[in-house]
Amino acid sequence: MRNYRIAPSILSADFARLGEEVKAVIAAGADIIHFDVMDNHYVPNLTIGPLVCEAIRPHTQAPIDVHLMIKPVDSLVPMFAKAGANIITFHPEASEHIDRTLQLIRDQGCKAGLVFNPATPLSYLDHVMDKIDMVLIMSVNPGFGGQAFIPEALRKISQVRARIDAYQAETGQEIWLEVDGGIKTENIAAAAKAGADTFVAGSAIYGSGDYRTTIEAMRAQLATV
Ligand SMILES: O=C(CO)[C@@H](O)[C@H](O)COP(=O)(O)O
Repeated sequence: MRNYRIAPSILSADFARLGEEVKAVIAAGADIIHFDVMDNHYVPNLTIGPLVCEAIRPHTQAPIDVHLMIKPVDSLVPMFAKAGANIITFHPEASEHIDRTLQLIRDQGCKAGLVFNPATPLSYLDHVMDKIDMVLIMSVNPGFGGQAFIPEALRKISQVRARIDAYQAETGQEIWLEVDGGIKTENIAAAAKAGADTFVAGSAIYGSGDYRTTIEAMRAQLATV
């Protein structure tokens, strides 16, 4: 069995109690805090920035996984690194120089990753695998929580899994494969079977009455893969 990681998206948390909400999901068994940054330019919604990342940092030791849905990208990378981000991912079509942005993230001491919308081609991976620690496959179009999972994402996850495994066999480099959008207890096993190892879930966890029960149910499904 792979080492699976569950990453609740705080987009669906109670923003008036964010510190407690972060602590609560980690205490309930989650591994990573997923932090969605939207700019009302690259995506049609507006969320949170480095100040909020800095504010939640003292509330958890867990990695903070910052998903930048912003354009341009580079100017905010050092600010998020300074605010305590551990992983920073961005959309390749939002950066003028993808290789430079990936290097910038690593130079700031964070893990770096590329995010693929449902219709973004995987060819963006072609010449930058050596600078990638995570690939994030969106199983919804970015901008909002609570959308329905797009099943075609499973095929894309399988294709990325094959690329990662081949690259890892050749170089030994570890690359995580994350899926984000519409992940629930009912479909998490399908995403894992396709090859994902890291699962973002916003509404399914924060919208449930009992975080621990939901995370345990997700892990029970992952154990069947
Ligand atoms: O990045 C995004 C949306 O753009 C996601 O992280 C959502 O926040 C996931 O929410 P659910 O689909 O799990 O409710």
